[in-house]
Amino acid sequence: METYRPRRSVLYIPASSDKALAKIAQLACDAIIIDLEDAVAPADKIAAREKLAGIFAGHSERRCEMIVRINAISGEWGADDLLAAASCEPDGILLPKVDTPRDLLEAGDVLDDNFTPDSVKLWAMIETPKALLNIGAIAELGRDPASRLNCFVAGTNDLVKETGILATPDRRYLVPWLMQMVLAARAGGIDMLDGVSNDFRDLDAFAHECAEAAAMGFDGKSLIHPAQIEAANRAFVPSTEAVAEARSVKEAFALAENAGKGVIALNGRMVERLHLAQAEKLLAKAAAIGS
Ligand SMILES: CC(C)(COP(=O)(O)OP(=O)(O)OC[C@H]1O[C@@H](n2cnc3c(N)ncnc32)[C@H](O)[C@@H]1OP(=O)(O)O)[C@@H](O)C(=O)NCCC(=O)NCCSC(=O)C[C@H](O)C(=O)O
Ligand SMILES: [Mg+2]
Repeated sequence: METYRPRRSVLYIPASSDKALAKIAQLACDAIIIDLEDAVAPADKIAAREKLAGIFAGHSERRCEMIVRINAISGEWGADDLLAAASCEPDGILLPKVDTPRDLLEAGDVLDDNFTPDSVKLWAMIETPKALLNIGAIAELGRDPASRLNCFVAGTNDLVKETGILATPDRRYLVPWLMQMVLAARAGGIDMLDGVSNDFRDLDAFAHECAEAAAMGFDGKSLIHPAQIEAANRAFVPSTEAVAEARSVKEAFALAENAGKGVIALNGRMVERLHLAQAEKLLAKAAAIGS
């Protein structure tokens, strides 16, 4: 079974920003996304791609998961980005503007054809109307290890742009689609990361958005600024109350009198073995994050 790797805080770092790249070793985020796409101006795309090898050589002892977001494979730079990223053997390659399962399968074929180790996973941005209409079929790939699909990342800026909905502070018009993403990710057995919050100076609003995203079932949040890391790490960790509750469920089912029982009463509540499985998963997550 794959060891659980927390993805509470996943920070985008523009490959064109040497200042930002210089911070990689000192950041407390669970993962970083070296961005070749929207954070990098067209004039800088090729130079940014050519920096990848040096970036990864400089972080041979990876403090956290290192992901590369390439440009859309259908565009001018994507195909060469994919080969350059694969040669660095990152923990994952994030595909933007994914519309259908075919987009992921074709990228996976290129990685296989170039003998890229299985350890290099594929992540998918969910940020187009077509991706949302096809999200069930895309998520299904997560059940097939050969697809390498390992994580979804919400792209709320592109979704707002492509759909014309009003972006409000409470994200009320995005929430239905965000919940659909969580549902699909669960069906596919993969992680689901919330989109970014552009207002990187308002950390109160950001902490509230993280709390909402955690309540919605997201595994973590994609970030644009180091100041957002601490609030994300705090929000996407099981609360002390939840850990205590999970421990009491586990202890109750461990009692000899409950051995073999499918359902028990605990503190006035019905508790079934599905709740035990839920509790064990939460305790494993809390332990992994604690360590
Ligand atoms: C938004 C920014 C341009 C703001 O940068 P800046 O004005 O430099 O902010 P600060 O002065 O507060 O920066 C303080 C120091 O922190 C460093 N910094 C800033 N951002 C990062 C970062 N992401 N990673 C590492 N370090 C960072 C600055 O260099 C300063 O360092 P120093 O001067 O030495 O103290 C900037 O935050 C930024 O570029 N953020 C990333 C933007 C990005 O990657 N965008 C693409 C992903 S978002 C997206 O596309 C989502 C999705 O596709 C969708 O559709 O929604
Ligand atoms: Mg986007």
